[in-house]
Amino acid sequence: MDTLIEVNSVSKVYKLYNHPMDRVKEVFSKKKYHRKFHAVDNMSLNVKRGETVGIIGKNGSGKSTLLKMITGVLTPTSGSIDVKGNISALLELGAGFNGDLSGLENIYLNGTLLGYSKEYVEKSLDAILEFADIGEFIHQPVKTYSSGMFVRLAFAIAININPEILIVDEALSVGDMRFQQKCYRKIREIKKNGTVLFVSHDTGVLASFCDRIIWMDGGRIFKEGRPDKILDEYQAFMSYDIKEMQAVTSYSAEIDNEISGESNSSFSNSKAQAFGNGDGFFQSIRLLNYESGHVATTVTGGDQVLIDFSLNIKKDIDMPILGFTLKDALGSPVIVTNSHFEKKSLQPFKGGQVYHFQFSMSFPYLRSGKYSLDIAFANGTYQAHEQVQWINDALIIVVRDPRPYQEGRGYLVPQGIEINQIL
Ligand SMILES: Nc1ncnc2c1ncn2[C@@H]1O[C@H](COP(=O)(O)OP(=O)(O)OP(=O)(O)O)[C@@H](O)[C@H]1O
Repeated sequence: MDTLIEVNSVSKVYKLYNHPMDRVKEVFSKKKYHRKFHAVDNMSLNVKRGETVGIIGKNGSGKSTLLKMITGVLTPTSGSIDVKGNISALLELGAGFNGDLSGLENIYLNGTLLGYSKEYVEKSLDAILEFADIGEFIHQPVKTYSSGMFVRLAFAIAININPEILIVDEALSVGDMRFQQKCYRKIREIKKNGTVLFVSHDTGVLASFCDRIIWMDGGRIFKEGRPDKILDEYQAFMSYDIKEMQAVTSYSAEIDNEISGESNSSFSNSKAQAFGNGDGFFQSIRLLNYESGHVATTVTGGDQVLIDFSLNIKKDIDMPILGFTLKDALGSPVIVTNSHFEKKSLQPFKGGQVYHFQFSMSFPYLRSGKYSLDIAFANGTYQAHEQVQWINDALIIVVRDPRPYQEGRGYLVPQGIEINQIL
């Protein structure tokens, strides 16, 4: 596979001044009035054809700066960037639009700004108009557009020009759901022959789209790898700051032993990663077949199952909330629930006690494969709580689907369907 984007030891350094006058003072004196700030700090990255790479990171971690350097909007302070193929970027939506011109005129203007000839834009025009689907508004000045219409047009241009490299920075979140779905389908098409770089804070979207996730922090690559792994860690990280996260990682070793020691479930995952405030922990977690009471080795849609777990409480927990998330192989949630959603209020837990609980449910109809279960308990209200313990991938669950279902994640089984022949 050929490499379409090559980023070699790239940095973007800004000079920061405490006062605007300092910049002027510096020109006239030998004294330095600035300090250097690395928005992107010595980053290297290769993206191959056919790859979709997601970039995550907290605000200010350097994501947009990196993308702007890849698209050529910003020049690196040092290092080099080699891009093979035409780029279409949705960085600042409609950045190239002229408000006084009509949508149609802007299509040509934008196409030219993206480096395409008038003839090329003409060939893509029907596809762009159909995709944008803003009807007669295409003849109106874009300054009269609603933000949704703006997004539709900008996206329609960027996507239908058939770029080899598509760069999307958060822009998609603006459009309505049907339009988003349409964009995702098109992005999947582009992905077949090209490369997509995706910046988003929506981990669900990243999980279902990306082959690889790059997690940026302080202008550098903090972590990189498979979406399921990195996104789980990122979500845990975003709930806590780095200091706590580190404390928690060393704490998790202890928890792993607790889990694998207690449980005879073949699903117990010794690589589970946990975090929390230490006021209590899961002592055992098993998936049981409701009828037999035995550990379920594989499950099928419609099976009655129990998520059976015990909690070892260290300190009083006044307002416990229990919850779990079932995720597919890419880390996208399939079921998310907790005692708050299920309208079950729990009695306070006393420190020094062990509590035993079961979630009982009919297992959903999912495609065959491996799924994982995050489990958690917290103290507080749904809106304001502290995580006592959250375990990522506490159980790995193997699903066998007897139906030859090919597409999507799974299906809902309709209730009460009858088949009646009328004639
Ligand atoms: N022109 C500039 N001068 C000085 N600092 C800048 C400039 N542009 C960006 N920065 C700083 O560089 C850092 C990285 O910014 P960047 O916009 O790339 O972050 P980001 O990860 O895209 O953030 P967000 O998620 O909020 O969009 C930030 O601290 C920002 O304040």
